[in-house]
Amino acid sequence: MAAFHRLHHPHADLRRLFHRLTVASSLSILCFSLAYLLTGCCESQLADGSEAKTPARDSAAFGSAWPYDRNATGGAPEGTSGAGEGALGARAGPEANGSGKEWTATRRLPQALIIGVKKGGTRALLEFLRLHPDIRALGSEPHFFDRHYARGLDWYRSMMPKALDGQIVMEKTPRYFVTVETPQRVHAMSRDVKLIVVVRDPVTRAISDYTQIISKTPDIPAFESLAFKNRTTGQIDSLWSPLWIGLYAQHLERWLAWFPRSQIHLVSGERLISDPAGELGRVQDFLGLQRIITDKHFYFNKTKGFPCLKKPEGSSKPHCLGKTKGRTHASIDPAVMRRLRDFYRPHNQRFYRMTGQDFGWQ
Ligand SMILES: Nc1ncnc2c1ncn2[C@@H]1O[C@H](COP(=O)(O)OS(=O)(=O)O)[C@@H](OP(=O)(O)O)[C@H]1O
Repeated sequence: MAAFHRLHHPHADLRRLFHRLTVASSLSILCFSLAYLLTGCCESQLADGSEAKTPARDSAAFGSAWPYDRNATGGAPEGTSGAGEGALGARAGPEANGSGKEWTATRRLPQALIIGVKKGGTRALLEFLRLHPDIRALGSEPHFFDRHYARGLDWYRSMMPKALDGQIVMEKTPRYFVTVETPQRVHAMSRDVKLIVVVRDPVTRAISDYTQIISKTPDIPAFESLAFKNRTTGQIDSLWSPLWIGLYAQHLERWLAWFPRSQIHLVSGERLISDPAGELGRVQDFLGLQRIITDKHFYFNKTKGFPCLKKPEGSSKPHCLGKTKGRTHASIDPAVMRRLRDFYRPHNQRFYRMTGQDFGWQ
């Protein structure tokens, strides 16, 4: 009778089936949401964990931390160019930017790069730019496009500081400018990336470079014997790295094969010292940012002989770049200087024509 009853009440069966289906789907939605939440938690815990594990050697490299470090990765590494390996493993450090919106920030590939030149003033530019609330910059030099390209873009992205929508992510590696394969690689990452090059009189730049080399390896030969192939004939060794880097036109040509001139901004290393606010104003324009960094952020430190950052509100002292920036240069025979100026003159003229800018180097 009961079976008969079930057989003859198909609606009751359907209702039961529907009820079971509803319970089952609610349960699977619940399980799915739980799994999703748990995965999310683990991911953020992992990210936080690796942030916290910034290697001690990186912290040490960040010897002279700057004020305004809201945007920093723990401070500026000094003299990482060339060596550069100090950048490895360096993470973005504190994410706090005072906005209280860190949880919405993400790691993104850079939209702007300071690609050179070594000893041009790249550290000063990066540290000054970090004052801008719309810039998030990696403090160390990642050397991705020249040394660590095989690690892939995910690795590169993971090195970047977290940024909010609308903030510009950037890094500086001065060696990019002179590495042959870099323009193509940067283009493969983004054809819209904005490129900044700080250029400085190539003779002064070469001596600055040599001064750094000799500070690390005091036994190297004198500048003069490395700069010339033949001192008697005055034949310059343009393949010697400190001189070769200064052949700006030659290096820029490679970048112009991949990027339009409008996407490359040149900063005068000399004006970055004599008028930092003016140079910074032009860089902010180029990046499409409001001019927030102005002359009120700088003062000229007579002892150091360079512009430094003023005391930020509520912070301790004014800050200058570290000891490796603004060093006393090795003294070079004036006749050698003249010969070097003659050597660079045509290259500089070509560079001025290519860029439409006269940097006034003698
Ligand atoms: N504000 C300020 N303070 C100190 N130094 C300044 C500043 N602005 C520009 N410079 C010049 O920057 C030169 C070092 O350039 P880089 O930072 O590009 O060097 S590196 O490639 O990262 O090693 C460094 O070169 P040297 O003077 O030869 O040490 C400085 O001349």
